[in-house]
Amino acid sequence: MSSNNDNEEIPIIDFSIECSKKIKYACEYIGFCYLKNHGISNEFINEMFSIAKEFFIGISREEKLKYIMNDEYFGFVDLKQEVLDPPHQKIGDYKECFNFGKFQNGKPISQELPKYFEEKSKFIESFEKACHDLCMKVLQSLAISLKIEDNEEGEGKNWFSKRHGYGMKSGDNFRILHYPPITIEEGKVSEDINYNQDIRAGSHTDYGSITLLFQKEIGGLEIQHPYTKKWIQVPVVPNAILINIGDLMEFWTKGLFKSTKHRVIFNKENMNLHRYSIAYFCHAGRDVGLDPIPSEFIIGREREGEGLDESKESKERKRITAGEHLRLKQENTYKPIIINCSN
Ligand SMILES: O=C(O)CCC(=O)C(=O)O
Ligand SMILES: [Fe+2]
Repeated sequence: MSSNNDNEEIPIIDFSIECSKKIKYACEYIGFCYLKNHGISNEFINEMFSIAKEFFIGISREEKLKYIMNDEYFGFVDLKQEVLDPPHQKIGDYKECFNFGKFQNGKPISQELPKYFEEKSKFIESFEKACHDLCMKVLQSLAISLKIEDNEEGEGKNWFSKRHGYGMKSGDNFRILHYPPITIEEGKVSEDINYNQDIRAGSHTDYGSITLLFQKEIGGLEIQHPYTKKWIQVPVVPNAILINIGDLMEFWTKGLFKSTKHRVIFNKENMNLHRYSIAYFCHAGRDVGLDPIPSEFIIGREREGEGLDESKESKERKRITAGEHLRLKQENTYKPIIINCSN
């Protein structure tokens, strides 16, 4: 039977058995892997997808715009916003999304919830917690694979998880996404789309430590292979969660782990279809530093990777914290949106 993963470059890893070496290899080689037997049930995930669909389809744009992204970068992001696709090319992202940020006692800390979500907020909070718990397990597995040394506080395998406490002030973000269809009539795209320039999601790396990505049925995600630089497809693998490395992990490992560029494209098979996805971005506490981790694999290693060269900018970056890195990336990506919002 087909594995549903035709390129086979992104490994599918069984998380119910010891797999830290396999995850480490995937993080070094490609920065992405699929986890199966991850402990989050299908029913739970499907329920979250249903809530997302109902929100995007059932609620008017006018209502959604009342909750537009605030200056903490949480809230609703409308279709076709201009974002800066590094190196600073303006593109129109053909997606809408809602950023919940972090929850506490059934409410997001940083922004108001649309009415539609109010009665569902306990469920959404429990989904977010399940994502955070899974991230902690993955981070432990990564710490074990990197043989992070025990210090006086006995950190060792908890080195990462201690820096990602749920209660910490951080950039943790839970996001639901909707990519509406575009249709082609008489050889022309019917929507207001510049086919050569617009994309479903422009290429980017994730800003946090690790990301969980839930895809369902409709593909379109692509990653840029860190070594060959070729764009390769990331098919939907049923019952598996996609995990990817973000910038913070690349900093801590001096580029051993790859914060791989990815994007979501229109293609013939998916452009007529609605695509939904769910992402959980796990970030370290805002004050956590980005110095290399105490690991035999990292100490003495030359820095490598995009943005990790010895240029002036990256020398400065080496000294910054998780919070400062996040702010820098958000400002560069979303400046045009914030400017639009204040008009
Ligand atoms: O929707 C997807 O599959 C990817 C979304 C993504 O990469 C992001 O929101 O950072
Ligand atoms: Fe992403």
